[in-house]
Amino acid sequence: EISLKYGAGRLGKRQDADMKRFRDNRLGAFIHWGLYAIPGGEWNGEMYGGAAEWLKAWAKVPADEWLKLMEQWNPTRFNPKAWAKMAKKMGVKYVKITTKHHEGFCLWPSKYTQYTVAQTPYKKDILGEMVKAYNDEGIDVHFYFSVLDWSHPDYRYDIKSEEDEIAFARFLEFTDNQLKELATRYPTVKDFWFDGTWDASIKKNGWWTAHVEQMLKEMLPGVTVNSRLRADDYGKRHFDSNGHLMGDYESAYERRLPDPVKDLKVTRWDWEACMTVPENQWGYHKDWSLSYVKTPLEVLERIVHAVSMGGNMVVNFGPQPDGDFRSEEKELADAVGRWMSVNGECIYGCDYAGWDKQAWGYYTRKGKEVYMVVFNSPYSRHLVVKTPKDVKITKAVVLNGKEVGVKETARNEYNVDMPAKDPGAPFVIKLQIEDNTNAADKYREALT
Ligand SMILES: C[C@@H]1N[C@@H](C(=O)NCc2ccccc2)[C@H](O)[C@@H]1O
Repeated sequence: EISLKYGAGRLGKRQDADMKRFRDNRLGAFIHWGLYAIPGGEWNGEMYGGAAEWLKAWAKVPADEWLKLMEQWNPTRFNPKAWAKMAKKMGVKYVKITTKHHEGFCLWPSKYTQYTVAQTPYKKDILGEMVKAYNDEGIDVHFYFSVLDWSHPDYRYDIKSEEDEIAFARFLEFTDNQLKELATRYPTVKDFWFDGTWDASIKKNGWWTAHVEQMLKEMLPGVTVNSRLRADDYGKRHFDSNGHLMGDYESAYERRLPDPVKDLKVTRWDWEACMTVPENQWGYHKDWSLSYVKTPLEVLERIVHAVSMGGNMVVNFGPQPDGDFRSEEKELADAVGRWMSVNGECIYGCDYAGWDKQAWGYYTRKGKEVYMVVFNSPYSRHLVVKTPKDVKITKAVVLNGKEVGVKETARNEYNVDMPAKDPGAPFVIKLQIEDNTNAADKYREALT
């Protein structure tokens, strides 16, 4: 290993109570809300198919013109209590809120910039209202924070001169001040999820990313920080030059997931995926017909897929400029919530089971209980299960339902019966297992 000053601050998974809570929460929601919600993907009468929160870039809008949108920021239908109830009903245990996206507009009244809610017709501290409402419902709040800030004259994409050095140093101090402001004003925040850290300017300042992680952890003991913040001495991101994960969990799975057979390496560390409902829209876009919109079942499968590999999943919502949600998002929250209310025990507090994935779906595990989450029912009406050596299945029960038959068919192989009446929707079978490490071996390997 090479010696690093700004590499991983710790080896292996964090096992303290705050990290266990982060991990056991498993299901979160993203709220992407900013000035970009107002144009919703349309500029000067032209509709842009790219991500709505990047419209400023797609339509090549100068920062001062873009920030004039602040004059229209007045979400009259914003009801933080209703938002929190919707999240509670969906069964999310935490919500990640965009405090400031790349556009530089702050949802809190920051005293380090004039581009904040305080300078809009709405005036009030919208971030504070959200934090209180979610916390009052027992939902943890995580802060999304974009280091990249298109509104700030001192931001630099790269450092190519003394002038760049001096300007970017001012920018990093500005960013430190905003982060300290957030940690001071909202001390119940549990996590900082950094974005907009891919530019060369940040990679050349790995020291600063290590300083930010340390600063936040000193101010808020137990707080978690994502790997996307971090660059090491050599500009390596997420994993340092010795291959060790930086931050507390990997945050590279954005709109994609690790393969349940080929990418089992991710089970060695904590990770959190995030996903959009359309193909690539985080902020509100007027026209969702421009790309495929995932059904609630497709969203649910991604949630289970992540948990089955020891990860968290954050499902994105892009609130309308008026402060209400579009119907597709309300319906999604409702559908996921209905499923979670019956089957959530296979998600919350669960982890990778360590069993070979089968065609019918995914395993999750909590202690000695293994859950089969069935998305594809087989024509054979038998769910094939292969257990690791020395593990036997002793019982199988449909969650909130009846016991189903289990037949041993070969060494460490079983047929678990489908429930009598196919539930017609993804369902969960809870297995009781026995770890018989020194069982008499009654099977003989074939001589070949
Ligand atoms: C969580 C998402 N991250 C932002 C994003 O698009 N990142 C990927 C990206 C990185 C570099 C150029 C374009 C897009 C999106 O705007 C969301 O905030």
